Amino acid sequence: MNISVIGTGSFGTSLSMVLNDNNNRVMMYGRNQDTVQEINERHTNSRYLKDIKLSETITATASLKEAAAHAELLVLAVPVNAMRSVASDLNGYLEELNKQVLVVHVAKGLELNTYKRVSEVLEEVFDEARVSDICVLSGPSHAEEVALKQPTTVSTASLSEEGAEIIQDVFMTDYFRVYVNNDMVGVEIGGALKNIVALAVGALAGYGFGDNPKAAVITRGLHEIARLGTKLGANPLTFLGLAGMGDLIVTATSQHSRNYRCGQMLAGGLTLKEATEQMGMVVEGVNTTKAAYELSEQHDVEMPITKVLYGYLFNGISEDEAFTALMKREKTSESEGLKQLLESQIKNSK
Ligand SMILES: NC(=O)C1=CN([C@@H]2O[C@H](COP(=O)(O)OP(=O)(O)OC[C@H]3O[C@@H](n4cnc5c(N)ncnc54)[C@H](O)[C@@H]3O)[C@@H](O)[C@H]2O)C=CC1
Ligand SMILES: O=C(CO)COP(=O)(O)O
Repeated sequence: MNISVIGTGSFGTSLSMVLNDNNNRVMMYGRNQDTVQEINERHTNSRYLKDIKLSETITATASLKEAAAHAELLVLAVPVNAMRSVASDLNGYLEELNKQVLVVHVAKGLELNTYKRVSEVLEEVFDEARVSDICVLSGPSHAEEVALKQPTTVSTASLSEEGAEIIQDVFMTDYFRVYVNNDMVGVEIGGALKNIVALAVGALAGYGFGDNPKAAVITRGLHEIARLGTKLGANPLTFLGLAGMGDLIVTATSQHSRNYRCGQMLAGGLTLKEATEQMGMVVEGVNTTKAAYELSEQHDVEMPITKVLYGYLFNGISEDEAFTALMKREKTSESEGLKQLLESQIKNSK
C-alpha cells in the first residue's frame, strides 16, 4: 500500500519502520526541513530516535501536498491540538487531487476547548467524499521500543467496520500485533486519559512516594477513566484491554513516558513551562488534564485524581494539599462504583 505518515516525531518514525517492514511504500511528511533531509540522506531521525537506522526505502517530504498525492492510507502522528489544522490542509489537497484515502490517527488526548476526541475532530474536518473511513490505533507502544522491534500489542477501532480490519492487516508484523476493537470511544478515551494518570504517578515518583500510593493512583485512575468514558458512550470493559489498562501500565510505570517524566520534573521543582520545553516532545497529558477536568465538570462525573492534578498543574496547589484532597474525600464504596459502571454499560448498549 502507498502510505504517508504525517509527523516525523518519535511515533511517526517508529510506525514508518513497522509499515516499511510490512512491504508498504512509506513516505513521511515533516514540517522541519532538516529532519526531512536527515531521513532522506542519512536514514536517521536523531532528534527523536537516537541510534536507530531507518530503511533506505522510507522517504520523507516537507510538502504536505506530495504526501497527500502519495497516500492510499494517511497515518496521522501529530499532537492532538495540531490535528485540526493538519487535517484541514490535507482535506484541501485531497479535494484538489480529487481522491479518497483511508485515515488512521495515533494521537492520545482530547482537543482543548472542544473536549473532542481526535476521530470526532477528523470527522468534522474531512469531507465525506475524501475519506473511506476514520480509524484509531492505540495501546501500550512506546516509540523507542517499537523502533527496537520489541514485541508490541495495540488495538484499532474505526467509525465503520471495515477500516479497523484494513489497519490490522496493514500494520501487523511478527513484532507488532494489532487487535480489532469495536469501541472507538473507549479506545480513544483510554489512550487520552491514561496520560493524566502517568503525569500524576511520575510526580509521585519524583516526590519519593512508595509503591502503595502509585498503585492507588493507577487503580483509582483507571476507575475514573472508565467513569468518564462510560458516560461518553464507551464500554467499560474496553478499559481492561490494551487501550485501557495496557497503556496505563506502560505509561505510568516507565521512564520512556514523556508524561511520567514530566511529572517527575515538576516534582523536582521545574515549572510546567520549563518541564515541557526541556522535554522537547509533546506531553499530551497537560492539555488533556485541562480538557478532561472541564469535561468532567460539564458531565458531572467525579474525577478526583484529574481534579487534583488540574489544581497542581494550573492553580499551584502543593503535593500535600493534593494528598489531603484525595485521602480526606468522603468515604465511598468500591463495589458501588463498579456497579454503576455496569449499569451505565447496560444503558449504553440499549
Ligand atoms: N511517542 C510514543 O511512544 C507514542 C506517541 N503517541 C501519540 O502520538 C502523537 C505524536 O506523538 P510523538 O510522535 O511521540 O510526538 P513528538 O513530539 O515526538 O512528535 C510530534 C511531531 O509532530 C510534528 N508537529 C507538531 N505540530 C505539527 C503541525 N502543526 N504540523 C505538522 N507537524 C506537526 C512535530 O514537528 C513532530 O515531528 C501524540 O498524540 C502521542 O500521544 C502514541 C503512542 C506512542
Ligand atoms: O502512549 C505512549 C505509550 O503507549 C507514550 O506515552 P508518552 O506520551 O507519555 O511518552
